[in-house]
Amino acid sequence: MNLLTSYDRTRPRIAAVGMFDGVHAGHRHLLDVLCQAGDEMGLSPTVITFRNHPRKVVNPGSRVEMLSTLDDRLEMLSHAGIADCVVMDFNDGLRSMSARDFIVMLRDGYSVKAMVKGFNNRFGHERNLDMDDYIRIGREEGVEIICADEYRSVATPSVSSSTVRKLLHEHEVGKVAELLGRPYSIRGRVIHGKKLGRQLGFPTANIEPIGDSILVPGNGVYAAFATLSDGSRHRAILNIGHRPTVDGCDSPVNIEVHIIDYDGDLYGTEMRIEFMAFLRKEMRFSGLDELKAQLARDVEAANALLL
Ligand SMILES: Cc1cc2nc3c(=O)[nH]c(=O)nc-3n(C[C@H](O)[C@H](O)[C@H](O)COP(=O)(O)O)c2cc1C
Ligand SMILES: Nc1ncnc2c1ncn2[C@@H]1O[C@H](COP(=O)(O)OP(=O)(O)O)[C@@H](O)[C@H]1O
Repeated sequence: MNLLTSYDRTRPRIAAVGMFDGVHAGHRHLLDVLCQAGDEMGLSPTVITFRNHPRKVVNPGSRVEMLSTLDDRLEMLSHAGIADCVVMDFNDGLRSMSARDFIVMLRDGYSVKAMVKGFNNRFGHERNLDMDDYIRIGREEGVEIICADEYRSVATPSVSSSTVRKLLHEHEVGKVAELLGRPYSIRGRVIHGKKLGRQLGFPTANIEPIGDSILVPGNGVYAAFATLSDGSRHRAILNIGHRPTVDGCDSPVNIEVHIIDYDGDLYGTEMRIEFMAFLRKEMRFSGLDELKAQLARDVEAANALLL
């Protein structure tokens, strides 16, 4: 996929606009419609997306937890068949544009001949435009507007990034995998911890998440896959929490991964962690032996789940 910073101005395009955070099944449905329409019309499927979340600009105090970094989003969009991507900074200028000005900007700036609009997708500062308005404005400006219907399946009646965020806070990583079409994952860098893990017989790589405001699932213990910087993928158990047995309850949240049947120096490296199943809540043990015994049971549980 090409990032359209300098681009072929003459290449005719069909575009979809949106944040596409997490590139979930609903997004991919829209992208399928985009690619198919592009095929039929001889237009290059192009996504117009934003570096920063529009909600943060519209509502500056709000904190939006992201399901994907920009790099991950672009990679997933490319896998979904998108030829080119335009990444815009969502700023006050863009925010104050009318739908007509936005369509004209895409037409004149990027040779956009047609657009695919999701059933609930809106652009432009107007609050009250309906699908017919977009189609009419598009027609008046020489841009065909195609409406994509809502993605629905029996297993996942309604798919949205906010539903995925809520489920992740509720430890529902299995349901999330259905909505995303893949397990939820984050990337992180291995930092130094208290060096207690190795003494326990369970070395744990302490993870600092990579990505601005990336969502960390609800506290607790998970079965996971860890993909290391050399590309190898390992079974793992993972804790997100305050470690009440070794730290105070008000200590900051730690993310720690014990990779099963692995020995090696990981400090400073990056890994991707896929959340496969929720195992249990974090507990306060009366001593390190009890914690050790529980970790051994966690490994057993993870081994049974991660086939
Ligand atoms: C899978 C897993 C589960 C854990 N569960 C708990 C827990 O229930 N309670 C707790 O206090 N600490 C828990 N821990 C955190 C350990 O106390 C911590 O990893 C250990 O003290 C090593 O810390 P260090 O990496 O800073 O050396 C867990 C760690 C892992 C990897
Ligand atoms: N199986 C393993 N899982 C996780 N980390 C491992 C493993 N084997 C070795 N390591 C290394 O050991 C470190 C964790 O050991 P630990 O004693 O818990 O130290 P720290 O408190 O600094 O995390 C990891 O950062 C990694 O470099």
